Amino acid sequence: MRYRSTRGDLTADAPNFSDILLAGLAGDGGLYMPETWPKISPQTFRDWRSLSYADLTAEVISLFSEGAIDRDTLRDMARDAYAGFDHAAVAPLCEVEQDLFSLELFHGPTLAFKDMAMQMLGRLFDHVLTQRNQKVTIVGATSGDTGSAAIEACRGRERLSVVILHPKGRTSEVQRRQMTTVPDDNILNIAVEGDFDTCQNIVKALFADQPFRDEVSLSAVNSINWARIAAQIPYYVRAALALGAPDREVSFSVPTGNFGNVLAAWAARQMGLPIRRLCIGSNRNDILTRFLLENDMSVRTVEPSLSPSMDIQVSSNFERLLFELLDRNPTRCAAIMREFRETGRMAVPHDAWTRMKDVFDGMTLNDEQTSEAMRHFYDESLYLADPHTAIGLAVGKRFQEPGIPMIAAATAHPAKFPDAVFSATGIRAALPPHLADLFERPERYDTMSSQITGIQDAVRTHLKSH
Ligand SMILES: Cc1ncc(COP(=O)(O)O)c(C=O)c1O
Ligand SMILES: N[C@@H](CCOP(=O)(O)O)C(=O)O
Repeated sequence: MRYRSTRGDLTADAPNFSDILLAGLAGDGGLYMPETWPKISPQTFRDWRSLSYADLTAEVISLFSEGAIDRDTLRDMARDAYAGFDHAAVAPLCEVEQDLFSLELFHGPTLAFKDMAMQMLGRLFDHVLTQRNQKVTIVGATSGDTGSAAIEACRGRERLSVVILHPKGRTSEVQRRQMTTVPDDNILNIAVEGDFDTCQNIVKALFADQPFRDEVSLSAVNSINWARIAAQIPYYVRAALALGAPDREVSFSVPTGNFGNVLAAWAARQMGLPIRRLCIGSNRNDILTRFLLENDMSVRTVEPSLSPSMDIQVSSNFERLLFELLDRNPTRCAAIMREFRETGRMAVPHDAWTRMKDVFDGMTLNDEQTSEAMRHFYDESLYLADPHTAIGLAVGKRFQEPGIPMIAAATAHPAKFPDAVFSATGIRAALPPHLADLFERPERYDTMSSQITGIQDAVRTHLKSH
């Protein structure tokens, strides 16, 4: 399998899976995409029903890593990666209301769906870097969950230096402490004066600075890295198979911010999984639902909400879908993205917008509606949902169709957002034993402005320090 950028033609030296894992972002600023979509036959899907979650993950990723990492290696990694999850099914399904399912993706070490991919990514990095005898520096942006999942997956790994940028004061306290209390020397946390988009812009600016990129061997763990998306596809496959696919259609509802999670579901659909609808849930930072309803992709100021991990305006992975909707025309994709960067408004051609609406639905919940959703699912079904998950469930319920299972991605454990959950339901979710003393652990982080040169110096100093 070879990869290409959303902004450039397929080149003769097209990179493979290991290359794009380390590169993160394409040199032209575009995002890597597989050259073609692997297709999975209905019979293969049926055969996969009996596999464990880890073995299914190896099957799915091997379709993208062909020619770079073999299936047996992936199987060993996946078995190791998911052995530490606190549920035997890894990503269990829970029927909250009739035909409305919660796909629980928060049973990993940091209690959010990011662990599902990140636990694989840490091992993939180690494997490829050891093979190539290299080291890389990962700079990641987080609105709260990617950061701790990346830190947990990469801590103590000799070949990885990790710098995580989070928006100062805009994560929950549990989220911040999950990042800043990790003592390993290869980890640096920076609280940036700004919002998540500011942090994400810094990461993209660092990638655009080729000399700096080369100097520190820059890599990425955000969902701009295709390997993240690849490792998020298996849970959609697994959930759909459990509810009757490929012999029955299912729909998914996904609380959405950077558009990586729902893009993984869409990729599964491209590969042959019978997904009927993909429903996007937004909080008040609703650029994606505004786009779906009115073809209005215009950036507004990021507003804090009860679901801080989705406080995002620029959804990086939308570029991957746009590229497909433009029939993989990189010139048009690059031009639209350039205009978006310059004007804050994306002019998506009408036919591309219509094609997106053939598959996607979208709905926004403000904070009051999010609290109401948490209360509803607790009162009616005794299901304690965090604010992000509650948005997914509420949106799934809104778009349910008779006879079609609706599966909502439960993206975080309620204990990550204890105050929001308590004020909606009166229940205070407890942290699991391995995090029980989180509030007593010492924190360590720097606070910085968004000035690029300052961040670059901090990265250099961090590299020298370990
Ligand atoms: C708990 C939670 N829910 C939903 C999202 C949104 O997911 P995505 O950015 O992949 O759209 C995030 C952040 O990514 C998150 O951390
Ligand atoms: N919600 C995310 C934002 C980054 O998303 P990613 O999937 O691109 O890493 C977070 O919690 O950090």
